[in-house]
Amino acid sequence: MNLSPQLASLDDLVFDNRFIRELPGDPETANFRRQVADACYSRVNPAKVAAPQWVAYSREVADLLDLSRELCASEDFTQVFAGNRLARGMEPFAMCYGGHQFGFWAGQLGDGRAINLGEVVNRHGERWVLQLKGAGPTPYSRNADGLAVLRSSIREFLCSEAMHHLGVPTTRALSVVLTGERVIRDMFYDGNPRSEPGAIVCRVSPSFIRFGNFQILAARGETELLRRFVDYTIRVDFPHLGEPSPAVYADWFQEICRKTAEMIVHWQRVGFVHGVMNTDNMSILGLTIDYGPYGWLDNYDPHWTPNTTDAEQRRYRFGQQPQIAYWNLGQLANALFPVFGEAEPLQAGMSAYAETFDREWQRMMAGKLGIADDRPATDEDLIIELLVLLQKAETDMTLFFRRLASLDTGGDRPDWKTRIAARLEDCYYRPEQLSADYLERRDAWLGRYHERLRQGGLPDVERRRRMYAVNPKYVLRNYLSQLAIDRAEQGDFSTVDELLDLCRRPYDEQPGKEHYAAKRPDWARSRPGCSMLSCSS
Ligand SMILES: Nc1ncnc2c1ncn2[C@@H]1O[C@H](COP(=O)(O)OP(=O)(O)OP(=O)(O)O)[C@@H](O)[C@H]1O
Repeated sequence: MNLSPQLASLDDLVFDNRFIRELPGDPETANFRRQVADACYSRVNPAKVAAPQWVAYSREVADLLDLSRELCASEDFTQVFAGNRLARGMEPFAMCYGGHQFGFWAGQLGDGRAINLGEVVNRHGERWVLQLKGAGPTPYSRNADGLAVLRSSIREFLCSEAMHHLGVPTTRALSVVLTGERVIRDMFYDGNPRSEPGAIVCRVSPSFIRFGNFQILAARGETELLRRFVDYTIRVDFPHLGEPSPAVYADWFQEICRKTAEMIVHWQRVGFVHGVMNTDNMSILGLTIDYGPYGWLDNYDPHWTPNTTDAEQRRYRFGQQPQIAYWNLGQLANALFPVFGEAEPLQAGMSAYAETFDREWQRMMAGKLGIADDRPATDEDLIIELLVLLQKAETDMTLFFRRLASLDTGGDRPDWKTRIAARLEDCYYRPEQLSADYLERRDAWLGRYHERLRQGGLPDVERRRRMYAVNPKYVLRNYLSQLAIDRAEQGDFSTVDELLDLCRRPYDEQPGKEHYAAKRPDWARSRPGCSMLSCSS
C-alpha cells in the first residue's frame, strides 16, 4: 500500500473491489437493457464522451482519497471522472436493485445511470466506493439514456457537500465534469424538450447499497442469494457487529433503523426535503442518497415538497419524511423476513426506529431552542405552539432560529421583547399576515420561551453558542443553486465554487457573505428550479 500522504497519479489509487469479488455477477457482459436474475451486479464500462471539461471538485473528498490539488486539476483527472479512462484497478459495474416508488412496487430498477468504478482503500484503511452518475447506459437503464445534465449534477454535487458540512449523514461528491455532449430533457414547466449540457458527478460513499438491493432478491425469491447479500453487507459495512448469526441479524436491523431515524432528524433540523424517498433511495448506512428533486424549506411549511411529480399527493412532503422512512423500513423488513425467519427482531428494529426518532427529535428541537437541561419532554407544548406559529405566517425557518438565538434573558434587558420582535421582522415573507392576533399569540409564545430560558439558567452567551452550532446560518437555498446553475450554463463556474466554499462553514458568521443568508427573494417564489423541480434530470 502506498503510504505517502498524496498520490502522484490516479493509477496509484489502491482498489479492493470486494462487491464484485465476493458477490455473484451477471454472466452477460454486453450492454443492453434486461432483467438480471441471480446476480447482484452487471459489469459495464462508462461511455466515452466527446470533450470532457472540469467544472468543480471537493478538496475534502479528494483528501479522503489521498488526491492532491494538482492531481484534481489535471487533465487525467477530468478524463477519468468523465469515464474516458479507467485508472489501474477500476472494475466498473452497475448494481441490480428494485424498489417501491411512490408506494408501489416497481420491480427491477438498478443503477440505470450510475456506474461504480471500484472500492478505494485510502491510507487510513478506509473504504470509499467511487461511482459516476450520468456516465451512460447500463443494463438497468430501462427506457432512459443513462445520462445526466449539468443542472442536476451541480445540484447533487453542491448539496452532498453542503449536507456533509452541516453534519448530516450523506454520500459525498468528488467532482463534476461536463461531457461536451448535449442531453435532451423534457422541461416540466413548458413540456418542451430542451437540449442541455451533459455532465457527470463522481459520488463517493462507504457503500451505495440501498434497501432496494435486498428487496429485488426477496421479490424474486432468491433467498439463498439474499442471505449471502445480507452476510456480505454485515461483514463489509457493519464489521463491528461480528460474524453474521441470528443475533447479529437482529442487531444489524436495529442499527439500520436507528441510523435511518438519526438521518431523518437531521433533515428535519436543517429543513431538507429529499423529494423522492422511494425505497431505492434509502441507503443501508442511513446516508442521504440521490440528490434529485430535493429542496430546502424557505418558509416553514410541513406540507411542502419540491417535487412537481408529487405535487398532488405530497407523499414526500417535509412533515411526512419521518413516517415515510418508517414505511420504507417496513418494506426492508418484509424483504429480510425470509432470511431472519421470524418477525420479532424485525419488529424490534421498527420499534427502535420510533423510539430513536421520538427521543432524538425532541432533543434536536430542544437544541434548536437552546433549552439546556435534559427534560425535553416537558417542552413539547412550547415546541408544538412554535411550529404552529411558524406556519400561520410564512416564516423563514433558517433565519427564524438564527435570530431567536439573539434573545436576551439578562435582567438588565427589560426591553428584550421589543428587541427580539425587531430582529424577527425580516423573517416573514408576507408582512400582511402579521395581524394583531397573530402578534399577540407570537408574543405570548416569546414570553413563555423567555421564561423557560430563564429557568434553564444558561448564560445568554453560552446558549447562543449552542444554538448557533445547530441552527445553520447558511443553507443551500434552492434559488442559490439555481443562480450557480444559470451562470454555469453560460460557462462561468465561479458561483459553484463560491457556494461550495460558503457551505463549508454553514454555522459560522461569514462577513461579506450575508447576502447568501437572506430569505428567498420574491422573484424566486415560483421560478422553476428555485421552488419546484421535476424528476427530469
Ligand atoms: N437518465 C436516466 N437513464 C437511465 N436510468 C435512469 C435515468 N434517470 C433515472 N434512472 C433510473 O431510474 C431509477 C429511479 O430514478 P431516480 O430518480 O431515483 O434515479 P437517479 O437520480 O438516477 O439515481 P440515484 O438514486 O442513483 O441517484 C433508478 O434506477 C435510476 O438509475
